[in-house]
Amino acid sequence: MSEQDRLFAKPQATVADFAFNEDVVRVFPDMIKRSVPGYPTIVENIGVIAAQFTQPNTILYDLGCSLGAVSQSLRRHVQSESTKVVAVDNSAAMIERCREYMSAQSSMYEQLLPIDIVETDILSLDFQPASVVALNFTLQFIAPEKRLGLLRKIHSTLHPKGALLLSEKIRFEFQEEQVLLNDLHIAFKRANGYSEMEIAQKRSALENVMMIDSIEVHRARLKEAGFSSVIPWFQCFNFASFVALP
Ligand SMILES: C[S@@+](CC[C@H](N)C(=O)[O-])C[C@H]1O[C@@H](n2cnc3c(N)ncnc32)[C@H](O)[C@@H]1O
Ligand SMILES: O=C(O)C(=O)C[C@]1(C(=O)O)C=C[C@@H](O)C=C1
Repeated sequence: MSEQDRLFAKPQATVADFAFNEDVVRVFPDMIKRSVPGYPTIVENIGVIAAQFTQPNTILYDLGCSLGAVSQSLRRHVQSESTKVVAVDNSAAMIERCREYMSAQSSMYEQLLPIDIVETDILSLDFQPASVVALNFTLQFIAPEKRLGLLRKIHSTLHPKGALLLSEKIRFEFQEEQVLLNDLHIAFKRANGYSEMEIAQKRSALENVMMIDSIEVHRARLKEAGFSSVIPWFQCFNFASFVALP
């Protein structure tokens, strides 16, 4: 079971950059559910959507898998005899706990897709032919100048009938929209029990590590990477999910 996230509850003289370390791993399921509006809906439906795009003899990638929530959804929703999930993260602490969760899932249910769990940087991953690639709140942690190259690699690995499933925190180019949706996100965090101090300290911890783009920037970059269409399927406040078709 995950502990309650109190990582930013006490005042810190200097707030260190956010890292996916052991402290975060311990509270991660609670943290992400109380921080990302719609997270359970997004994760559940990634499995539903993936099932529509899965092709025989291809891989389903969960890039930046953390504790494997998306992988679990893929394994529950996709039924195929010639497919496996490959879950990738470069945080050793995340991968260690992810392995425990996945073997617990394997022992609880029969006939789940097999899964490989790989500790590596997704920027140096040697991609195999894939029909689904999930980037669920991961691209925002990749250096902006590396994002196009990664998306190009993903595009070239994807089956013509496959899809990239991308979720991101987003910013808005229209000021009034940015202010309202950011305020609503803060209200969501408050409603989930976070204090003003927790909200402020987490914001400064994320400032140098999570660079967010607008929907227009995502669209243009996905097009440049070769994707033919970018279809939003979910948005709650400043968090959005897209299906990008090769
Ligand atoms: C917000 S979490 C993703 C949440 C997860 N996909 C889910 O739905 O529960 C971002 C993850 O991306 C991982 N990550 C960031 N940069 C990475 C990289 N270059 N290679 C692999 N994983 C990376 C982090 O370690 C972290 O676990
Ligand atoms: O924007 C915020 O305040 C967040 O907490 C977002 C966010 C994310 O989108 O990944 C950041 C870090 C944690 O992994 C959980 C949520």
